[in-house]
Amino acid sequence: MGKYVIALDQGTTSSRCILFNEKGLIQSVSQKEFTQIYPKAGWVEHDPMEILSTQIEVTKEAMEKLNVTAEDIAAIGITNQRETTVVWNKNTGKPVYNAIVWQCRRTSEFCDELKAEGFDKKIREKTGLIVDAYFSGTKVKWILDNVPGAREEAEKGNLLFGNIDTWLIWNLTKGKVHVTDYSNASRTMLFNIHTLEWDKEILERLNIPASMLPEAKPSSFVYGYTDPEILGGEIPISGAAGDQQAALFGQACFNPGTAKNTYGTGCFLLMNTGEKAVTSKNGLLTTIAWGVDGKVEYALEGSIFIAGAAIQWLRDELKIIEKASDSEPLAESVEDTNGVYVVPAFVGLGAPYWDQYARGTIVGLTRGVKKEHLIRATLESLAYQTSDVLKAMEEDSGITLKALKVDGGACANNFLMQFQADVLGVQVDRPEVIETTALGAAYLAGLAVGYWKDKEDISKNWAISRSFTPNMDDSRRTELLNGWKAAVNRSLGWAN
Ligand SMILES: Nc1ncnc2c1ncn2[C@@H]1O[C@H](COP(=O)(O)OP(=O)(O)O)[C@@H](O)[C@H]1O
Ligand SMILES: O=P(O)(O)OC[C@H](O)CO
Repeated sequence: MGKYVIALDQGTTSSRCILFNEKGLIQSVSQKEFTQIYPKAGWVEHDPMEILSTQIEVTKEAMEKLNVTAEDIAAIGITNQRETTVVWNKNTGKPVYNAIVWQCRRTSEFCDELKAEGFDKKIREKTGLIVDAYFSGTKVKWILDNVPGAREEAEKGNLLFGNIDTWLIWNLTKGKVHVTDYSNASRTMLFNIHTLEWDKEILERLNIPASMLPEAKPSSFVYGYTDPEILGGEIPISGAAGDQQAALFGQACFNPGTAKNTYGTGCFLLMNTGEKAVTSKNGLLTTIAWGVDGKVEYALEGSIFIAGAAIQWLRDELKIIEKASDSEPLAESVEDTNGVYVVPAFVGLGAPYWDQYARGTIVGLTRGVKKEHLIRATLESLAYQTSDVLKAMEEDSGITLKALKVDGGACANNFLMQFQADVLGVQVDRPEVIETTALGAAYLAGLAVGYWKDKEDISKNWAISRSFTPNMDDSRRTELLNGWKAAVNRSLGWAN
């Protein structure tokens, strides 16, 4: 058995490869950002070929850094930005259109039609999802309806659909394997999360041929082997999960009631609900956490569309910080936001509001407001959004969290983590390895080939690096949260 497990972490803004050892510690890492394409306001695309090339490049680089070859690798696990949709021709291997990214709003109006018909109730029941342009189903339909010749080719059985996991596995096996795992399938809005089958009625309504769909499999499973020309040998690809579910696994949230929040491009709070698919009354999604050990487990999810991306906006669009980490000292250089709230509803609002037409809003500006206040208000918005979804989750599950496990790029920000603990009134625990998305994918892959024995073996690897304890009085918390609610109200429905 090889000494390391590779995780391919294909995120919204970068492709990353990490090699882990059996203690779950990072041995080598390589990462590359890739192009974000914004063809129109509210539209977001990626080039699937660039996703593939950057992902292979970083994998080779991470292996070279540690001076290892394919024989040293026990398994590969894949984790990915979810919902992002690729449609390609199975004969040429070429995508028929750019990947339509999860954040893209182009199918909002069609989603409104589904809601007007009342079809959203059926979708909610079968898929656990709230009808929204976020999910893959309406994106596939858009490609078939708008790319010349696509529908004809799809009907002839020549086109395949996949999320990024499927696209990577298909390419790494040189077109031999067309699969997805249950957690990714549960994000398409085409998959029945109770029967674990693609849903005929939804496919019919969205006019999507079943022949395009990948086979859905457990998340810890040998799907196939890498073609030797790619990484120099046949390595089992034996784990796959959507990045948020992978992070839940990597945080060892194996028991019902355990939860984590990932601060990446977006922010995603997931709570394990075990073998029970809990339906939310408060705007959360019911989603498959993973299929492992011959059973499927579920999670409740609060999906926040813009989190770290708001910090990128400060950096790339407003140009008021040079790098993301500068936001921390700048936010701390002022005492508060001077009354300013930033609601980063750049692509509408997800949980618990689900408003496709909300847009980014800054309120409370006065002449004394400096860039430091804006930066602080932007960071605070990540914590407020998390507070909104945590409240919804506690109501739905009847569980009050004692501590929230955190991970993802922006959880490195100590100001943000302390403010998060303050505004929640709940302890925030940051683990030693914050790359839990990649770690979860590695664990899933390693379990399938016997590199790790079982979940207990994995749980032993989890350790806290730092805890943040709440330090804000209740009246201040209430005052701040009331201001946030008022700011959110101003942002709702704007694009309408
Ligand atoms: N110190 C920091 N403070 C605030 N935000 C940060 C910090 N470091 C990284 N980020 C944000 O975190 C995100 C990157 O996190 P990552 O988990 O790699 O995201 P993804 O997997 O979505 O690409 C970026 O959006 C970046 O702006
Ligand atoms: O790229 P991330 O880590 O923000 O994750 C994106 C999510 O998977 C979207 O559902």
